Amino acid sequence: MAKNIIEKIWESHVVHREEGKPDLLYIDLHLIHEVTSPQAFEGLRLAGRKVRRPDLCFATMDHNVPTKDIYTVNDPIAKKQMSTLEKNCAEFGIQLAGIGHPDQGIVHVIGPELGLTQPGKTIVCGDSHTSTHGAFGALAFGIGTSEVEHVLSTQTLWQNKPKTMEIRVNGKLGFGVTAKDIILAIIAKWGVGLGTGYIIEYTGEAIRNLSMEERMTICNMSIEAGAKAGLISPDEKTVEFLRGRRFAPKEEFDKAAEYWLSLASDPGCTYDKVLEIDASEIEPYVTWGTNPSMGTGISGRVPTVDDYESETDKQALRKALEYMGLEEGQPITSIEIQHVFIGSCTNSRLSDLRTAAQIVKGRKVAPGVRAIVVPGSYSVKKAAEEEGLDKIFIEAGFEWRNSGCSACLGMNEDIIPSGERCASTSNRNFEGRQGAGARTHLVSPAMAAAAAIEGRFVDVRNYLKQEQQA
Ligand SMILES: CC(C)[C@H](C(=O)O)[C@@H](O)C(=O)O
Ligand code: SF4
Repeated sequence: MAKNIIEKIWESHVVHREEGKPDLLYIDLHLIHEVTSPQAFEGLRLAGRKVRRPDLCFATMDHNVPTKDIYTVNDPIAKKQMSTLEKNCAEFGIQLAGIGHPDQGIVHVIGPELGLTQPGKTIVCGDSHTSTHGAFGALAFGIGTSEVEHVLSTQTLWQNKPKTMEIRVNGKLGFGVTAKDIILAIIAKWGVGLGTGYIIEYTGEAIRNLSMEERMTICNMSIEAGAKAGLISPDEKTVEFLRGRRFAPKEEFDKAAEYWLSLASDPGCTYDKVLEIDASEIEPYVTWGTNPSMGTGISGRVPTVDDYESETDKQALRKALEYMGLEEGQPITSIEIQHVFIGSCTNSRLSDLRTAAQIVKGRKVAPGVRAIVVPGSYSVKKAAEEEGLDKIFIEAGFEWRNSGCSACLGMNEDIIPSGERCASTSNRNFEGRQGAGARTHLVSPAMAAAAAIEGRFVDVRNYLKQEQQA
């Protein structure tokens, strides 16, 4: 019988199944960071347990890292979480890419980079954006701290089997439109609850045409669509991305590649639900509200209460606009920003930085705008510097930082001040996400770069056109 990739991976990982109980799944890779692991290790210690498979764990530091001066951690909680992770990894024999380590970076950036992330694996991490790894055809999802403890001690996890959903992105993306715009458009179209209870497989011509880095951007935000996980069937691009990576199979590579490709959803397979969207209709997106579905194309406007039927929706709009300091019906291009953040596990990989650099090259950040670029990993930073991208950003007036989560969330020194507005390439825009009272607009790296230059949102396609004519 034709099967989809979600069923194939799930079924091959069930180690125990019993009527009326969740399945017990085997976990192939456990990624760890400093925020959600301390209590899990403490639980093990109290119970006198060991880590069952330290060789299947990999830890890094990302959320708390001060990206300006990585060795000066002023916040006592951050300091404690980081030193605790060091101590735990040493005690339990887990590889750690800590501060200053060449493998350090945002956990969802380094997994694929090191080749730890591979098709067919079950991957967990105490972090909701673990869905990012699904870009490789892995079943990857976030877990809570008590589950982190369970996986540490048993290398298994109890899970109810979610339903399966296909989101087919048909046709070709228009000029200057990116993966970030696809996922923002999907969430705007069907809402933040669209994936609740499901694992999503993204399919279709537009998805096939994306690079692996762009596919990660899509899968990353599956959680913002409410899904348990999101993935993309492996193809030749997946195989080529992994070839030669440190933790990818070596002599056995071709055999592994053959297996990986066999995991792709079979022609004629079915899903519990199918949604379709036409890529050619998608514009560069900007969110105007306080959840990722509150967004529109750059040529659009902030909605008015009359655009909504229900009183609840009207009320949600009023509340969002009050927090965001926006007027009903305001054109998106009239929104002025004071901050630009290019970074996060959604958009901080080398191709994201290249795209942004192409736009800022030879231009200057608008007066009154503070713009920062935070590479997703030490190795992205190094690669970008080898290409001279750092110089392009610095000359334009951007700050060039070390890798970490940075301004994606208010957990380190990169906080957006209350009432100020940030064009951000990250994935969450709820109240207070980038700092108390901060106003976040989610955009692609290209749109963020153009906003930095103009001090307001503009259609980046006009920039790119000028670029091509020049
Ligand atoms: C700190 C961590 C638990 C959290 C998550 O799970 O997503 C963070 O990464 C985030 O993006 O909000
Ligand atoms: S970059 Fe942001 S979304 Fe990603 S793991 Fe860090 S805090 Fe979470």
